[in-house]
Amino acid sequence: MTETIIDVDGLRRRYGGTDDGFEAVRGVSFTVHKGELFALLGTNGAGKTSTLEMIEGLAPAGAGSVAVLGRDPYIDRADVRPRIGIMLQEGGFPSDLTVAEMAMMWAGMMADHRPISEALEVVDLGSRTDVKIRALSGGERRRLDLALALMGRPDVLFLDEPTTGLDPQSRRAAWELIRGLLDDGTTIVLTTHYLEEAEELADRIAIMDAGRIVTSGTAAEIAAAHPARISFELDDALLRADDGAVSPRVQLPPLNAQFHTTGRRVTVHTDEVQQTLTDLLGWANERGIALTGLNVRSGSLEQAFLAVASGEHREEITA
Ligand SMILES: Nc1ncnc2c1ncn2[C@@H]1O[C@H](COP(=O)(O)OP(=O)(O)OP(=O)(O)O)[C@@H](O)[C@H]1O
Repeated sequence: MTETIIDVDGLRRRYGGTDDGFEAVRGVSFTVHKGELFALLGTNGAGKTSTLEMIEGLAPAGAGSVAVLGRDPYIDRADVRPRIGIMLQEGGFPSDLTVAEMAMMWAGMMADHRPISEALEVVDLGSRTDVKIRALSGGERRRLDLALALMGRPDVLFLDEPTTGLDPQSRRAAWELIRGLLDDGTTIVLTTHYLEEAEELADRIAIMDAGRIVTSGTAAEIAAAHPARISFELDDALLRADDGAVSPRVQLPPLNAQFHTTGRRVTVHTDEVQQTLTDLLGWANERGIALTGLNVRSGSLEQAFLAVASGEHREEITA
């Protein structure tokens, strides 16, 4: 069994008073194992940062428990802090300092740290040491944030939207860097708004909404829980317009699936993609019907995310 590095159980956090306040985190539980990358996804305001801050020891847990490396990150801060690295959404460093000055100042606060040149090399800033922070590009600033988070050779790294604002090439370079850290055994918790980033990097993913984890698992598990989508267009002769709304003139096969029509395009959602496709093609072939623009998409992380974001599950919770 792999070592558990982070254990979060029934975590809650409220801003403001009991009566007039707002509960941003409402009972979040998950574990992260050694060397794993765990991605926390969610809509804006879902509670990701509020959750991360409790795990990072920056805020106390309102209720529930959190253990990082077997300790309470808030109460045992002095023990836990040197072993974790935090890359915040906004580093907010003094813009008059050079890259090297900033790195030296940061390292000066640590009992043990990497050589400064090594930390800057890892993020490919070795040639930018004398440049003032204000003159760095957005991507370079994010890399400096990462170099500082890595300075103490952390066992656990928290990356809060590490590639926001980066161009696709810089984003991929950051992914390579993160993969290298995972190969070295670092355990990583990542928040991101880029689903592709989570798919590329995460061993496991949790999707949050309104303070709760709504779904979790590997990207493939989360996607598989969503129906596949088959879509095609019907010829005008097979469509009728009633009061401006277009619907098929033909009886579509009883595929044990849900149909939706938007204009000429018919979309079928199904959990049994192979059987549904076989039925549909058989039906079309028998009648000589052309299924124009036939498209099959299996369930995706994006669909799962959009389903969470739509808030359907909130009714189930309150019901
Ligand atoms: N200091 C605060 N006081 C009051 N409410 C807050 C405070 N910080 C956050 N919130 C609220 O708590 C909720 C969760 O915020 P949080 O920043 O944790 O979400 P998030 O998932 O990280 O969002 P984003 O993706 O936009 O960064 C939001 O409704 C936010 O407005």
